[in-house]
Amino acid sequence: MTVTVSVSGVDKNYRKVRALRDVSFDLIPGRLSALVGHNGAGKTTLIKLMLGLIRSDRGAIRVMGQDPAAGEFSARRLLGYLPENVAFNAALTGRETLTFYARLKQIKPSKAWALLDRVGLADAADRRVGTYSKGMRQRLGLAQALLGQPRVLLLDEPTTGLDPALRQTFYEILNELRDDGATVLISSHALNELEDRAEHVLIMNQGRLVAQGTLTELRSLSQLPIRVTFDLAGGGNDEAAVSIAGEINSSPCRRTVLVSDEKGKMDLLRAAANDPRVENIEIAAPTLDDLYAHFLNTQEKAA
Ligand SMILES: Nc1ncnc2c1ncn2[C@@H]1O[C@H](COP(=O)(O)OP(=O)(O)OP(=O)(O)O)[C@@H](O)[C@H]1O
Repeated sequence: MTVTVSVSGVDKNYRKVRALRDVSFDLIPGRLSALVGHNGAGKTTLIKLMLGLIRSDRGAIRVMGQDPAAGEFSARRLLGYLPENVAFNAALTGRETLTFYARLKQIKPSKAWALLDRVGLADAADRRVGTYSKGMRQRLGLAQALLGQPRVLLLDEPTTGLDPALRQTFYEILNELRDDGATVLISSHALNELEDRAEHVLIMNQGRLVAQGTLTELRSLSQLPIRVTFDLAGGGNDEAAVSIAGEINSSPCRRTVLVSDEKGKMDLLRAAANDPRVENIEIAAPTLDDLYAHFLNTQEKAA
């Protein structure tokens, strides 16, 4: 498996603040990873390290095989970055802004302009950025991050303040890049938004990486139960349909059962499939919110 970004045993202190402690993970191409954590968990510090803007105190970071803090970091051209707070010169137009960033990246400006269309800013390209809405500025920020077809895209809180439609467009663009083999890392607090979108989740707390994996892996690691609810026909009776240990909430027509794993869930569903009284089944696996709370609690109890 190719690794595009590797973070290994990294510590970072800002004087007395221990911003990162022994953080290790890999990012791979064609995958959208989410970096989640409370304020101050260390997410931005990690992104700054990957960009080579700051140096770690311990451990190693490699981006496309190179050390981003080294003077000769030619892989920087393959990196795209959207900062948490995008600040552009209000007096420039969208096109002029992108031209400025294209020159910094040594890209022919006319090649960059197609990006304005890609992020839906073609009609506003020649308006001053000062007249842009927050969503339009974010789009321009994304266009800037996409300059030069980056192979690694680092996005810090990219969808904060975007309306649902814009957010959808934003993720569509990211998915295209991901499908094209880019490595995408999104730092965010918006867990519900990332739930169906991130293939890989990194959970940070107080400078430590407390868990990482796919949602399925995190569910399995957490051992949080899966909630299965049955709607039963005709009032039900004491000879409960699918009566299984772990039932937590019963009414004549509705029964909820907690199962500890996928196997338990499948056993239950097979039993239910043969029970004529079962009219409907709802399955609720632990959400990313549940998992996040679980891993944070577990770490804080252990500390
Ligand atoms: N330049 C700095 N000087 C001193 N402390 C800093 C500096 N930058 C970050 N910190 C501290 O390091 C810790 C991690 O900060 P960081 O910005 O990486 O967190 P974050 O997870 O990105 O937070 P947020 O979600 O609020 O953006 C925090 O305690 C923060 O106060």
